[in-house]
Amino acid sequence: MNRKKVLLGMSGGTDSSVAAMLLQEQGYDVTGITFRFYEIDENTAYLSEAAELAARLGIPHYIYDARAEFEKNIVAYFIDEYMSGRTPVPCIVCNNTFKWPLMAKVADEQGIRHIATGHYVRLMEAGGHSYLQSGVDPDKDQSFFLWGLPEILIKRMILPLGTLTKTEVREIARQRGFFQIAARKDSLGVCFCPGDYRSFLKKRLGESVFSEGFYEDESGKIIGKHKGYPFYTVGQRRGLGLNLQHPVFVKEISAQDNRVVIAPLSGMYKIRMILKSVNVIDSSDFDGRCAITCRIRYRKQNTPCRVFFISDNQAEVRFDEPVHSVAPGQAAVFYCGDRLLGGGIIVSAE
Ligand SMILES: Nc1ncnc2c1ncn2[C@@H]1O[C@H](COP(=O)(O)OP(=O)(O)OP(=O)(O)O)[C@@H](O)[C@H]1O
Repeated sequence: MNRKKVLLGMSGGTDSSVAAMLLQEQGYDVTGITFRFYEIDENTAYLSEAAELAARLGIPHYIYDARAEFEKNIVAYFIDEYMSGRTPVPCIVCNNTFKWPLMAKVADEQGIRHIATGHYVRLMEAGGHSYLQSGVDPDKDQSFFLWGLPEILIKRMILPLGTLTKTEVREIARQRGFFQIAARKDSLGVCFCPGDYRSFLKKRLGESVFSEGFYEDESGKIIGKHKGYPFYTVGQRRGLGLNLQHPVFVKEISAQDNRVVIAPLSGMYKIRMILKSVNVIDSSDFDGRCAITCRIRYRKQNTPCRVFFISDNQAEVRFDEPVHSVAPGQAAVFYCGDRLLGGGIIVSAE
């Protein structure tokens, strides 16, 4: 029998390692690839961990050095966004414009049709189209990060972990005798900047790039000093260093004049927003046949909304109820139930 070939992204972590085991058991002819994206403190342990597992499973494994491209496409974007007063979404940009397209390119070069990862996301068919669907583990669902993938790529995907919980994934590794893999820590946050992004910016650009400025309230009244606009994000409440009688949030950031506007929660709500870089699987999903919801942060709830396309890649979203802390630069992701319909990047909100 001709076994189906699949290229699997192997990060050395629990998830993609278990994905390798499952794909092999499901009869796929697996090839592993590990990208070198960014190495904190020159730590390359993940490369040998991925290679060791591949050897143990008897699958070919490649290492692809993508550090220069990652720096140019993802790290530079991340820094630019903060320096422009916006809040970036590096994992989304990486998955949609970098990691998955790169995997597809490598797969094409090797004559491999299918591409797999250890993402907690499912695949589904509806109305003649292929969609992604939330993973069954609500704590691990990663569909939010993949809204920018074209259907042509989705059709090539295999996602062995979408129907599993993290606990089950660890158990699968244990049952097969891979105890270290089962116990590996979850990766936290942005891979190249797992801690505070402010220290990252200072380290990259130098302290002198940032200058203090003023906090203003909604009427333009100065109410204190801030440390430089890139160190704040819309919706931020903690760490403002303001001693006011009531809680306040960052409402607006202006890179041009180093201004940070703050407001009480009541001033933070928005009802409409404009998106760019919009990608949807089937625009007729937005014609009224689905109850559309929108999520504007990974860990935030979905809000019912209507979506109006302005052009191929621009849209206006009208929320059914006001939503607070809508940050330019962040993603807005559309669902119909747990079916991922698409998304876009927030340009502005009112
Ligand atoms: N450096 C890399 N090289 C190849 N594939 C990668 C790499 N980093 C991540 N991936 C793929 O993307 C998937 C999602 O990555 P992410 O970092 O979000 O997840 P994770 O839950 O930490 O996964 P893992 O436990 O496998 O590290 C991984 O399961 C893996 O298949």
